[in-house]
Amino acid sequence: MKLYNYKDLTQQKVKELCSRKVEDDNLVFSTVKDIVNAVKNGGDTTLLSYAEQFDKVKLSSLFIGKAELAELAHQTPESVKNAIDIAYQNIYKFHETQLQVEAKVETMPGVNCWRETRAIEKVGLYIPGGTAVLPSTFLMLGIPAKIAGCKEIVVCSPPQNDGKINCYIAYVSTLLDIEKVYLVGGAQAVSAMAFGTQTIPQVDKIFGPGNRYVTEAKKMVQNTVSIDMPAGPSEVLIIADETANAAFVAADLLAQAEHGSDSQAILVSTSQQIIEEVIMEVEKQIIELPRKDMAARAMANSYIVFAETVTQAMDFSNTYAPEHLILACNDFEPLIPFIINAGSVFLGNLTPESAGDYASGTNHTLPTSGFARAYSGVSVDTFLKKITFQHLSAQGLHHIGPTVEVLAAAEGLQAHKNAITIRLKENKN
Ligand SMILES: NC(=O)c1ccc[n+]([C@@H]2O[C@H](COP(=O)([O-])OP(=O)(O)OC[C@H]3O[C@@H](n4cnc5c(N)ncnc54)[C@H](O)[C@@H]3O)[C@@H](O)[C@H]2O)c1
Ligand SMILES: N[C@H](CO)Cc1c[nH]c[nH+]1
Ligand SMILES: [Zn+2]
Repeated sequence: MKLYNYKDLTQQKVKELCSRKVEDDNLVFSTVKDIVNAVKNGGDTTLLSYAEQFDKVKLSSLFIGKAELAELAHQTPESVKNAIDIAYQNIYKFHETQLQVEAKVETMPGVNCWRETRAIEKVGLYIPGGTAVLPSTFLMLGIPAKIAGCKEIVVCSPPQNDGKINCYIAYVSTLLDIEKVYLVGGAQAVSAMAFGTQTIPQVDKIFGPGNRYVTEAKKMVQNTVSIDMPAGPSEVLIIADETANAAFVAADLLAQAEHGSDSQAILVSTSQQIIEEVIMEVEKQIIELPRKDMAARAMANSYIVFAETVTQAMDFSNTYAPEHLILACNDFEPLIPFIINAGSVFLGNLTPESAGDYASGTNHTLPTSGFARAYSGVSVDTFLKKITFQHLSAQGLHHIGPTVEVLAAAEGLQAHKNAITIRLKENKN
């Protein structure tokens, strides 16, 4: 991992370090464009041929139905079922508090305004399954969709090479009472849910994380459907002071690095000693990992920044806008108000990011590539629309009417003014 000293970094260098630029970005864009258009035009036939090309499987059906999902779910070992059940309960508990009814507001006597929420009717969930199958993502998307009350939940995930999905995904689908899981991955799944095919229904909004192909496809179909956010390759930024535990920090960096070679794991530290210890710990821990090659490539794509003060460290972090921010220090409370851009924050030396990835209750579908500057992670809100309502009584009409007439006249919009005047004439008292 390259080491930088914050005080030597020019603005241009900070921008470059925070850019997440990857050399073959243009290639990914053109590949995804071809896939998205091919599925839009070719439908199911194209999906079947992409399954052969990318997932190395000749599918006899593009989906697995409820009965077969229940059968597959039976293969889940009890220990994993129990862990999934606990994660389910915690995620449910945290998310159900997000459903809130807002108060009506009387802005003037007789002028009442309010908002009501409605669930987005047809939602599409993408569950990654390329290098690792992520049933945890199914929980993170399915639970808020159910709490919100979405009517139709379409689920896509890449097939295994036996043409099925793994039993954990099947188990989660039974918990969520899902009708079908479509055996489609990558940009082709996003295109199928955006435009619809003979088999896969078109949805109103697409949710879920994925690799660069999935994320690029989500960005590309936004003229047709809405998306939750760009939630691409995982990333973590750790701010560590001298009270950090180097072995814990190294474990947290590697936890995100093992997701894929285009992940990033950044350490920003005010302690030279912690930096040296973390480098040694990373070298020690990485060789034990089954996914060490992938993690090593991600670590090569990562770096360390030495900052003289915690303020400098926070400034760098806010510019980077990480998906996950870990404050590896004992005295984290005073730092919280200075966090401006981050997807999800993990406080103190005993709070690993893995807790949030799986089971503490918060959502792990989070904005990457700096999109934490403007997007929030998935929540129940992401599955809802808020519709505004208003009602004017006769008293309200008299109070608001003259103001609207003047403003409409000022904008030169006579018909707008008339809509008030005509009512005021008929409601003189
Ligand atoms: N930001 C978040 O909230 C979040 C959460 C979980 C996971 N993730 C990220 O999701 C990603 C999961 O990636 P994954 O690859 O394991 O699974 P994936 O399901 O996202 O992608 C697999 C699919 O990508 C397509 N693909 C692979 N190589 C291709 C190529 N050369 N050309 C065209 N298409 C290709 C194939 O269709 C394949 O089925 C990781 O990067 C992980 O870090 C992010
Ligand atoms: N860290 C991922 C989000 O970037 C979520 C995840 C799922 N499984 C393990 N981790
Ligand atoms: Zn993770």
